[in-house]
Amino acid sequence: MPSADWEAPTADGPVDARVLLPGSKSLTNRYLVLAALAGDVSRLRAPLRSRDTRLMAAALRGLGVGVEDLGDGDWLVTPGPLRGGATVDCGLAGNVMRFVPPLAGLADGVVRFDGDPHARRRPMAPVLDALRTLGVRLDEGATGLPFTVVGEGRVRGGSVTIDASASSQFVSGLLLSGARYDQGVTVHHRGGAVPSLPHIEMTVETLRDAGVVVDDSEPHTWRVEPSEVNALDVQVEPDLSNAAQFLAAALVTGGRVHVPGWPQYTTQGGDFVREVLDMMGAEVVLDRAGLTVTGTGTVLGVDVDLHGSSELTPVVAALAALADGPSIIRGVAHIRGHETDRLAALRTELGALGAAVDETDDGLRISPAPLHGGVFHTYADHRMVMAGAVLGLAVPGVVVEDVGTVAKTMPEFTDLWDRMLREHATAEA
Ligand SMILES: O=C(O)C1=C[C@@H](OP(=O)(O)O)[C@@H](O)[C@H](O)C1
Ligand SMILES: C=C(OP(=O)(O)O)C(=O)O
Repeated sequence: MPSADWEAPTADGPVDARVLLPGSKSLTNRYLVLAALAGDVSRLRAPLRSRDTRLMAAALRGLGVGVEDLGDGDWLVTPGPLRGGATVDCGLAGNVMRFVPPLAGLADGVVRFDGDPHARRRPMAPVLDALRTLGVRLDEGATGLPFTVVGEGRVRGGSVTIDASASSQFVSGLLLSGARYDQGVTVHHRGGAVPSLPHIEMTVETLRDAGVVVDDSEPHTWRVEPSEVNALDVQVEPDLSNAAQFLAAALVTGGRVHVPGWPQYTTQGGDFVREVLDMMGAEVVLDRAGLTVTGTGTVLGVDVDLHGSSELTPVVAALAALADGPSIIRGVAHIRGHETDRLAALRTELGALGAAVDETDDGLRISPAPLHGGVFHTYADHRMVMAGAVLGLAVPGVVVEDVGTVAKTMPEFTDLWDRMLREHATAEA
């Protein structure tokens, strides 16, 4: 059921705020899966608590893994024999639908998967075909949600070739569980370019953190050796993709936003936002204290390839609609299969507010025009809410429909947004 509409607040001056960001969805969910496969108890420090990570925790609990909220911000994960007889609700979480089925193959019984209506439309077939090749029993003919994995307590594993051009998560999911397959796993990619490559690097790095041997020395091939998985004690980095809308506010209002704890080194694709904002006219400074973005109030048009960090597209598109010249966003054809068809959604919704937007083969061409208020539809997509909020800073009367959908990765979004704008008001008072 859709949640309430939200009138996006207009900024009445330059923002000047310090924004504490919740943890990374992608890191939290990888750590959860690895902790479920580990030989001992793991501790995740400051994990993200949002719909996508709660769904992952619930999926693991259903399979017999203990995920305990310690109340001090941390989660304790206690692995156990993976059991069947479970039903996994994937919601709309790409991580859950692509990372848990390879794990379910190791359970001793039937595991059913389903999700939100939009999730049933997200690409899934390469994962299911790969699992069949690696020796996992699945219901015949299934190409997407809903489907059933018949776990046999072990998976043969071995070598598989997939087309991962629709999502890097196809590769990540197989690699994450591969160490516990009898023969490990080797994934070869054949097809168009793999998107979101930093996310595969993140998978490889988290596996290595857990003591697993991964060979990624050949292009388009990843080899995970069969081995134990070590327990983890890890601090989850802030979610850099979810920083984008707050940093964008500095650019739009000619203000300043500081994010403490921005990592100096990271595999998060969202780190690319520093480069994008720099191209769009911001001053961007990363030091030990964190990241500070300062804007002039003028947003420059940009020609940018977001293939590696496509999660940034909705917010960058919103910025482009407020820019002083035309922009092109390239390399993101695959986001037609994200939470919604993001290219169509952005074309429609930015267009409805007055921007001139064309969909290209692999992205968007956006020419600014005077914008006006109106309902900004969100299509069950958290990042459409974030894009609507950015537009609302400069355009009075933007009403973001179904704002609650933002809980997929940031349940506290509107509170943080209001606080960012109030901090400016407090500073002025
Ligand atoms: O592995 C991950 O955690 C993710 C990989 C990316 O998926 P795609 O490769 O489908 O873009 C990214 O967009 C998604 O938000 C999270
Ligand atoms: C594409 C995204 O999510 P998912 O993990 O569901 O693919 C996203 O968060 O922008």
